[in-house]
Amino acid sequence: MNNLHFGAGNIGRGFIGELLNKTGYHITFVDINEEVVNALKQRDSYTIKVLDENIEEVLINNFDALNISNEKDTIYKKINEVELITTSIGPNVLPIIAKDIAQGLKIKVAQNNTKFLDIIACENMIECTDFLKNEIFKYLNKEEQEFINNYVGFPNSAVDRIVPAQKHDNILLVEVEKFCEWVVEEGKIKVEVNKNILGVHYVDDLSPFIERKLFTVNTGHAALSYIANYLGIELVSEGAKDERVRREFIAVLEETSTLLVKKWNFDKEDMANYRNKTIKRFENKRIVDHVSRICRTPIRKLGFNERFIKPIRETAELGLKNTALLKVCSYILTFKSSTDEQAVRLQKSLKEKGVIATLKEVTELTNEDILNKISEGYKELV
Ligand SMILES: NC(=O)C1=CN([C@@H]2O[C@H](COP(=O)(O)OP(=O)(O)OC[C@H]3O[C@@H](n4cnc5c(N)ncnc54)[C@H](O)[C@@H]3O)[C@@H](O)[C@H]2O)C=CC1
Ligand SMILES: O=P(O)(O)OC[C@H]1O[C@](O)(CO)[C@@H](O)[C@@H]1O
Repeated sequence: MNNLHFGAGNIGRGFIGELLNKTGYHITFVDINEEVVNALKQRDSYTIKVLDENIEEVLINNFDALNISNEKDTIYKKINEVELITTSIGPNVLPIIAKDIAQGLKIKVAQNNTKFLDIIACENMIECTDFLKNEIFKYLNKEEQEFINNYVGFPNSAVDRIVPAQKHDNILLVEVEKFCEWVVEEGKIKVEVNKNILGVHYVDDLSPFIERKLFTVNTGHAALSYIANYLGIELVSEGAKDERVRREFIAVLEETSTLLVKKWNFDKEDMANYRNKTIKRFENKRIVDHVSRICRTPIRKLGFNERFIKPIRETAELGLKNTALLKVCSYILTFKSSTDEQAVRLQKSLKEKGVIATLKEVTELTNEDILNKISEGYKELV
């Protein structure tokens, strides 16, 4: 069993790598970071440190690595050999690697290589594999698309494990929380062995799971972080314990929980347990996570189908409460970071175009009432 994984970062090495290794896949990591690629090429193993009450070390082996900058031909060859391609590279990078994956698939078509393959994107994004497929298909003609549709599966997935940004002398070491959840759409899988990855939860319909995850873990984590950032709190675990932050971000989670229960019929008590378990994960002091990491790419996070605007739209449609969600959007507009290109762009736009025009552009919202409430909330904060 062979896997080609794009993105040898925190989730790649610290989560997907662990489950695929445990199942027996040989992993070829593809990355742009020369230091990481060279370390993966040189070493036989790396360590994942699971930071729970008892610290556990997991040794990962059976891998190699390729540099996307100068080993493209080998990557195309691998695309034609492996049973599984996965990614955890960031949604913004998917359109870039789509070109390389398409190049490899073109060779598959030209060689009439009918070996089945599955491609699974593991990013924080609804229908991220569909998005990647769409980007790949931009480079393929009609005949190539038809061939690929017959021999390549494109299941969507949801991934959940908190892995903070980290730097160690041992460049491959990755520290993770114990909790992890990888949910995959079973019906779209073409290769039988990919239906038996240890630790994966296979489902017929991913939508309830990805929304429960995105609108609880990601909405909650980001809400906590934008509020804490505004109050000058640097660490997620500190924000999670701060009464002011807690009051507001838990109110956000109560709003999304009500929506999820109504929309997907989750049991109310199960939903409350999932929410409380998630809050406990944010409180884990062993995970040293800076709110600035969670606040990253604020324009993406204010997207139409993202963790705040989608639940805001849907609560509004259903007549459910969304006051706390709207307030978090006001907090997002206060996020400043000179090293985050989107944060810089957002602040520039607020200054030059004003709040409503900026909000319309980044959220694609047209509902004046919602736009005004976010804008009023923002004006109270600055
Ligand atoms: N870290 C976390 O707690 C979680 C992250 N995610 C999602 O997983 C994805 C990856 O996140 P992380 O692993 O945290 O990020 P990361 O920054 O640790 O890893 C991304 C990797 O992609 C590589 N990369 C960037 N551009 C590239 C390119 N053009 N070609 C090849 N490699 C390239 C980087 O060098 C890096 O090694 C994101 O979509 C994130 O939203 C999902 C759940 C949890
Ligand atoms: O790139 P994004 O979407 O901010 O991803 C990071 C988020 O995902 C998570 O891993 C949650 O699954 C958190 O660490 C964080 O909230």
